[in-house]
Amino acid sequence: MPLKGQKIGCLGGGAMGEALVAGLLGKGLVDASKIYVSDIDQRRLEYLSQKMGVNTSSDNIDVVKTADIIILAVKPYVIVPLLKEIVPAARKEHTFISIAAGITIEQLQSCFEEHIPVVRAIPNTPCLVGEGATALSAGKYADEGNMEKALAVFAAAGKVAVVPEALLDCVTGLSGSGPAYMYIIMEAFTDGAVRLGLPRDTARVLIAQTMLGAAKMVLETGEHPGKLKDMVTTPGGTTMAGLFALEEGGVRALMMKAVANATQRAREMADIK
Ligand SMILES: NC(=O)C1=CN([C@@H]2O[C@H](COP(=O)(O)OP(=O)(O)OC[C@H]3O[C@@H](n4cnc5c(N)ncnc54)[C@H](O)[C@@H]3O)[C@@H](O)[C@H]2O)C=CC1
Ligand SMILES: O=C(O)[C@@H]1CCC=N1
Repeated sequence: MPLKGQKIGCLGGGAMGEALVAGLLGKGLVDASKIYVSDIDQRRLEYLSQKMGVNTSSDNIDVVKTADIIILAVKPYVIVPLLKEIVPAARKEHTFISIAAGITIEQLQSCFEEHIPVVRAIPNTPCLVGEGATALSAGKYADEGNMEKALAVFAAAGKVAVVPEALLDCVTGLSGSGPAYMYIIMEAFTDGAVRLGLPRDTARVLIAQTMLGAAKMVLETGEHPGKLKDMVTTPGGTTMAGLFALEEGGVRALMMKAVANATQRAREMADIK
């Protein structure tokens, strides 16, 4: 068990910091007493301490000194100043994991004077409920042991894939940003049904469960989504009438463009100061 006896630090206790901590606690793989969160926002620390019972501190260096695995969960433009602050406390025995969009392993590594193990990851907010999707890449000083620990952190919070670093910006534009795409799809379909008279709460539950069920079908059957779509479409029936409206509106090109735009934006993040 790669996380056995490990203390996990999270620098930044915002949306993703909270989601990852919740994911780790949710499966019971790590005890709250082994998790240390730092943030400059005292209200976030109080909230996380009360909600999850984790250790909190306003001192990033304290957390780095205490923990074995350090998750960097601050905004991309805060990463470099944060690393410069904590560098004196960084050790080769640590495993650093950055989840910052766009910030490359090279940029992270150049902040350390020593050969510190760094892993770069792109998770997403459903880690909060143990259904996250994360892709990881190893930095040049991260060995198998470091990767095993990083994989275990994110596996506790959902599904994990290892990809070459060059593809992590694409992952950011796909599954990193993806929950937001799914939410507006659900919101729009709900509005469509409300327009026709269905109560909003009923419509929301039906469409959310439909998305969950469709996703489960893809993951559990391993079938191509096109084949699963064909199973729904009775010739001359309702589904093809609905699909025709989506295709006429260019839904597929729009979704492909969303991934491309978000990927491009991730590539730009590295230069935002
Ligand atoms: N929100 C998302 O869906 C995803 C976010 N990410 C990445 O995760 C990182 C965090 O994003 P969010 O959690 O959404 O942002 P957020 O703004 O919710 O959280 C960042 C936290 O860092 C704290 N902070 C700021 N300066 C600090 C410092 N010097 N030391 C310690 N804490 C400090 C803030 O007070 C805040 O609580 C970003 O780099 C983002 O690119 C990656 C994948 C998905
Ligand atoms: O919007 C963002 O920049 C972050 C990265 C992926 C999801 N949220």
